Amino acid sequence: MAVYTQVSAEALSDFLAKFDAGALVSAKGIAEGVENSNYLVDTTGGRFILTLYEKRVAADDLPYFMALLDHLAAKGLPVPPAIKDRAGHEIHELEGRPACLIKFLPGVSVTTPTPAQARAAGEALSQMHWALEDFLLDRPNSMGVDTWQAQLDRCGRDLDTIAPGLFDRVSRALERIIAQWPRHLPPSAIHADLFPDNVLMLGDEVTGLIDFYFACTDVRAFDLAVTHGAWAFDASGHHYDAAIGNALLQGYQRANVLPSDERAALPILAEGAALRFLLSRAWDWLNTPANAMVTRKDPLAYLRRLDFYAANGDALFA
Ligand SMILES: Nc1ncnc2c1ncn2[C@@H]1O[C@H](COP(=O)(O)OP(=O)(O)O)[C@@H](O)[C@H]1O
Ligand SMILES: N[C@@H](CCOP(=O)(O)O)C(=O)O
Repeated sequence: MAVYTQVSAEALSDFLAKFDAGALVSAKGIAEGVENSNYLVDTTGGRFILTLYEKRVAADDLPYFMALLDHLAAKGLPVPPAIKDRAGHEIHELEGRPACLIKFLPGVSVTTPTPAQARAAGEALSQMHWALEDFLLDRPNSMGVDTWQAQLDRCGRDLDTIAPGLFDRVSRALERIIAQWPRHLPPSAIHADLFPDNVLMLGDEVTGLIDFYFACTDVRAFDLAVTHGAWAFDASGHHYDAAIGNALLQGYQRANVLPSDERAALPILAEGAALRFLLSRAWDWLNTPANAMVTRKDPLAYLRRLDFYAANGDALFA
């Protein structure tokens, strides 16, 4: 589920009255997602997404995210900008939370992508990266390499309750990854969480790139590595699907060729990407009550990816 904040019909009607978006017809909570509260809102003027920003999205970051969406939408990328109210404002407050009314995009997110769909997602990621070359705002990666030691420390030995010996394994991997991290690569605006559930598709066509709330300044090839890890394995991380992984990389290179120094760094970036999600999932695993209405995601699925990339990364990205 992802409806943490209930919105009354009265409050929503008052909110909509600020826009030229029509009058409220219906509003339904959207079950998918984990970070924010999302509603599908139908009005006499059309269909919209209402997002109320919850725990991990800082209100101060919203102007960055909205500027990024506006930048990409202006360049014709399939991203959903926030709707401006009559006064030109995109960011509002509703039921005590920061809130935006967002353009609704058609499409569904796939759970088991085909190679053609992975190729299209890779191409869309690449197009997005190059469309962001002239995006000048900066947001440090709050889940980036310089935060991983602190994330590990705050989990501490509790990691061993998830799997015996996990703390030592993650500590060793982190030390190795930090020592090899390619700090010379150019910074860029990236999505940083382009999992299949954040790509809307109709058949083999990408109709939406959504959920930019981890977007930040980091390395493009790191974004590609995040996307590779998210798309090319089964959910448990036991099985790597080479056809999907290769199609994703081909799609990325079809739109724009990744500079050779960025490509050469993919093996270590892929390990880092796996570690990033292992750490955030482990923290959530240890801190989400068993009876919470949100489904905890398995950290070990990313330990398996980490092991896989450590063993096969060089051959995989050669
Ligand atoms: N602009 C949009 N158009 C259509 N559906 C959307 C849009 N934004 C979000 N959704 C729907 O809401 C779900 C949750 O959105 P998401 O941004 O991934 O939430 P969270 O930030 O909580 O993870 C998505 O899986 C999708 O079904
Ligand atoms: N993609 C992350 C969790 C973030 O969830 P999202 O719904 O905002 O994409 C993971 O799988 O660990």
